[in-house]
Amino acid sequence: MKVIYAIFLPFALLFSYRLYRLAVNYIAARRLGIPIILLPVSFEDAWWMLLKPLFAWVEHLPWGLGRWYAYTDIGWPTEDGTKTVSKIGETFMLVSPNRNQLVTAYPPAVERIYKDTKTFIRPDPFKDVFTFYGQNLSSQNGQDWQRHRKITGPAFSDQNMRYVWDESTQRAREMLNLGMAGPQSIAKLRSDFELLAMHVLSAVGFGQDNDTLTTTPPGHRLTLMQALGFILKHILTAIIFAGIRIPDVLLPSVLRQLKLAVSEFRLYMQEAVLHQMRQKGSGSRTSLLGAMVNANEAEKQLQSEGSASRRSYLTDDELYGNLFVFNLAGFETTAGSMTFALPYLATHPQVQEWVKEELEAVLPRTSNIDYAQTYPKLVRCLAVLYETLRIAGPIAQLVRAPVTTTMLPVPLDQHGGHTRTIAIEPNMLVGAHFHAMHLSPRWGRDSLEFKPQRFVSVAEDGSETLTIPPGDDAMYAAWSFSPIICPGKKFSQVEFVAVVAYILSRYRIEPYQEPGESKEAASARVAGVLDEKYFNISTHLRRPEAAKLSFVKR
Ligand code: HEM
Repeated sequence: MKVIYAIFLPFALLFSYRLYRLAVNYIAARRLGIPIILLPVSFEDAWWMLLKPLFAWVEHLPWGLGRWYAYTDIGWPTEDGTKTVSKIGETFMLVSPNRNQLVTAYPPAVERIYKDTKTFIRPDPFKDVFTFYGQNLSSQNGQDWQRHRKITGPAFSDQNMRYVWDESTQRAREMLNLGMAGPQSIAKLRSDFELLAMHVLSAVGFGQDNDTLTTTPPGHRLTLMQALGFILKHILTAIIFAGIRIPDVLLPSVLRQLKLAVSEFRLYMQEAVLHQMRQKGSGSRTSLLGAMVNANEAEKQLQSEGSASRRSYLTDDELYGNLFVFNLAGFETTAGSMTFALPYLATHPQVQEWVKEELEAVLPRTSNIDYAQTYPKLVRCLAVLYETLRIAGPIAQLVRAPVTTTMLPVPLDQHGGHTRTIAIEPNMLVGAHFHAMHLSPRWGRDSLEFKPQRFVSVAEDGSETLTIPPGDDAMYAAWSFSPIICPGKKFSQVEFVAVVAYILSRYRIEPYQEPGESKEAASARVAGVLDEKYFNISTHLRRPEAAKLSFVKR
């Protein structure tokens, strides 16, 4: 009997405590008078991430009893789309035994949360998600964040965008030369675009003309793409087990592989830093890696001098922390946007024709396409990126918490016509539902359609500019906004436009028709695959191998 008590008592106590916390949080949420979704566990429970797959059956319980399950994953907004918001309104509260989280797709509230970075900071433990190599730009608040930002800023100057353009065009040419003869599955396109984006990033950001991303150099056991790819695929496991020291023989094979990938990627970063130090002084432009290595050397100099003035420096850990985060943020997002854009274009031939008109008017007949002359005129190509990110953006949640009790506007009714304010306490999490905000009827009746034309306004003289349509106070935040706006915004735009312009000027993209399949059925199949998105570090398709695209030479 005693043994049974000893086993079950801790569980009973834990269960009672969680029930008590749920009740306390529920009462606090009720006072705000906004819709509530009750969750027995939340994505703040690290142990739940491991157990969650075992409970998938919960979703199929009758009377909506298992509805909570969908909200327990950090990436739930990606799959949710407009479902929750259209049912219960633009602002609601996720109530769990951990912290309450206010979720909002209401533009004035979203603006307040992300513009006021002094009040709404990146909270623990979310800010440390990508710190297993060290603190970095994405894990800091306040002055430390400013320091990291100032150091990395010069690498994103307009002057460097010419290199992004040239490198992207060259890599697109290589990708096409390698063969678009047969139909390409969307899964294959994703891996091709990942490689392309990594090449562009390592050339422009890290100053390396790196043709060895997919070969294993001496002293390594994995290629760079294998190491980074494995870490990204298993990032949640990597985060949970980052600090645990267990001998290799006792680890399950996936953790052993992960450990290898993490140490291999560290080695690649160390080699890149060494390479950069040897190259120092050669070349006129500031690469991202160059800027970071200089700041790291400044730190060492200051330490050796015992100086107290430390305004522009990066420690060793911060150098590697930033290198990892830029590697991660710089290729996954852009590769994803290109992978989504192509099937959307394939299923919307009239959009392709519209883009082709622009390409015929702007691109010269020669293969030498100059950045400064060409890029600003490719407004329709850029609009394709804006629309792709509106419908299939890579970000699921950017969680924040106020440092003090703060008022936030919420809509009074479903339609957001009238506003009141509610008080958000410091222990509460807040975050935008970017997917619902970008697909909201505020964008018009066609908000769920792929229609890049919505981002182009035409002046009386026929000239076109990229404009965020005013809609019914619609808000666009694919790269977030100032001050924590994505530093790679222009980088990703130039890369996307260069690649898409290169492909569309040479090929027409069509849904591949399986034998006996009609054009309409093939298009519907691609559209069906596009509808099934999920989140793992960025937005992915559940069945990318189930649809193929044909590249028809123009
Ligand atoms: C389509 C492509 C991209 C999208 C949609 C995107 C989106 C975003 C968003 C929404 C944030 C804000 C995150 C936050 O508030 O915590 C962000 C931050 C960031 N992005 Fe991007 N990004 C893209 C491409 C890039 C590229 C190409 C790079 C680098 C070359 C990059 C590097 C970063 C970094 C380092 C941060 C953290 C910034 C900070 O905390 O100050 N991103 N990105």
